[in-house]
Amino acid sequence: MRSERGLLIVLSGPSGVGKGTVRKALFEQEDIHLNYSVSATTRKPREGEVNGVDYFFKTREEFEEMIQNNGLLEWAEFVGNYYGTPVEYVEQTLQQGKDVFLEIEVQGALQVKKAFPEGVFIFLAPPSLSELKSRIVGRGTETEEVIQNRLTIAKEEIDMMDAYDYVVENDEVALACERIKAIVTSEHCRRDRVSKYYKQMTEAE
Ligand SMILES: Nc1ncnc2c1ncn2[C@@H]1O[C@H](COP(=O)(O)OP(=O)(O)OP(=O)(O)O)[C@@H](O)[C@H]1O
Ligand SMILES: Nc1nc2c(ncn2[C@@H]2O[C@H](COP(=O)(O)O)[C@@H](O)[C@H]2O)c(=O)[nH]1
Repeated sequence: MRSERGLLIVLSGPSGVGKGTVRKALFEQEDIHLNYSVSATTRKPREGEVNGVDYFFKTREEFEEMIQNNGLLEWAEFVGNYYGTPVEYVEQTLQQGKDVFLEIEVQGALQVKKAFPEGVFIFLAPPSLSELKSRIVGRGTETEEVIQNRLTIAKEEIDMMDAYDYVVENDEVALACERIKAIVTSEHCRRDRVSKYYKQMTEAE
């Protein structure tokens, strides 16, 4: 028996740890069905990024309007740009009993935890800080200054690891995917058991 609302799964962790890479690998697997919540941002698109697929690219004015209209479940300013989760997609999809997957930074994840304590919060951790640096440098998308800023924030974010339900190391993409799949499967089982038990109790009244 499945609980009626879908699961909200939040993958978070420092810039460059591999959240996007792991998420893409996870979404290619056939035995797990998650719905990705596309974020809004004021960051300029990187080469190859598509509006509406990777992000909804917005001006600062447009983004601030979304904030004013309560259109965002959470939002944060990260290294000079706004990032936020459009609330409508998340609510509608969960309501349809489907799982929603957010890939967001730590300030935003903590806001979601307040609004949705029943969500599943996963911190993706790097094998080491030097590996994190070599990944973000190796990606080749950021200037030296932005890399330094992101690495400074990364240390603060790693200190927040304790606030999450799970910590998954991203040593190898395939292994990190398997770990996340195991978490999602076990969370479904746990919730189904609780929901079944609750129904039995209330029907017996
Ligand atoms: N397990 C891994 N081993 C080695 N390299 C990896 C691994 N996972 C990701 N990478 C590489 O690290 C770089 C950063 O990955 P990615 O862009 O997915 O990180 P991210 O956490 O989504 O970053 P951001 O938060 O800045 O968007 C990429 O070049 C990617 O190919
Ligand atoms: N709080 C939020 N953070 C988000 C959201 N979408 C993405 N992000 C995170 O921002 C940083 C930088 O992203 P980049 O694409 O510029 O490298 C990274 O940690 C993303 O996960 C969001 O909606 N809210």
